Amino acid sequence: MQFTKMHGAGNDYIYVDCFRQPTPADPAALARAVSNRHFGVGADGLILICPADGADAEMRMFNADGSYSEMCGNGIRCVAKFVHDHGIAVRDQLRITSAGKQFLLDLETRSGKVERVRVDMGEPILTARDIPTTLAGDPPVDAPFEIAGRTLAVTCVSMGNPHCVTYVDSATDELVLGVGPQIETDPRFPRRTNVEFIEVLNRETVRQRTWERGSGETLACGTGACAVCVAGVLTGRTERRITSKLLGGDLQLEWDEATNHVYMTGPAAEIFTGDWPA
Ligand SMILES: N[C@H](CCC[C@H](N)C(=O)O)C(=O)O
Repeated sequence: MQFTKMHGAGNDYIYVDCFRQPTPADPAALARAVSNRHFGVGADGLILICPADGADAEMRMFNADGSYSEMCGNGIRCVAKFVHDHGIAVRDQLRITSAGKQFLLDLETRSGKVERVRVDMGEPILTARDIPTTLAGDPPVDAPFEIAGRTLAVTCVSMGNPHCVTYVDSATDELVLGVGPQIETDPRFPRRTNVEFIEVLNRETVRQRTWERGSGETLACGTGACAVCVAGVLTGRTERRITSKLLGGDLQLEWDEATNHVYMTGPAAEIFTGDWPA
């Protein structure tokens, strides 16, 4: 099976072109195998690029533990790059679906290759039942959250996938790597959650570290950055247009007041292609 390794701001995935080869029979098992950074290729997960009715392609995203995710912000930018650069649909605006939702993407190219992508990520999901979380509030905003012997203030947002955002003075390893996995699997998140630890640098800039559901800490999380943009407005900490500075690079976010849509702009890069024994 041929694969392409790509990344968006360091959030790396193994991409499989299911236009030109069969769709893997067990993508969860394949995700676990190829993601392993010692016994496999090494990635944060697996993304299948599939034909879609009424859209240029469908994205099916699986975390490194094999769990399926409804959406992947860094991933969908790379899917658009692949679809354009590999000749599936050579236009500067594409429609990609994920979990039954359609997303509109605007591509910035240089020498015929996509370098940056602006994604209309749609409306944030703010009802607790749909995030989902058992915490009070639609959504919970700076809600007290007892965990690991401390009380955090959490703001919960879904971008199709669940996010738990907390603002800290310093996003330490103790918090991200120690508390992150405890929040990810806490029963107050019935479908687990991604966890964002945020340092506010000013009203237009944050520094973000993310413990991802199903993948652990990643160098960037696109849906997480969108959730952080929304949480910043809901908590009054940041403006509707921000830059999130992540370990792997910067993403630009905007929660547009008129449309209620969140827009994310960031890079997409192809690293190499290879063959994985079927
Ligand atoms: N771990 C996430 C999926 C990947 C999201 C992230 N890599 C992004 O760029 O949005 C989840 O299970 O919801």
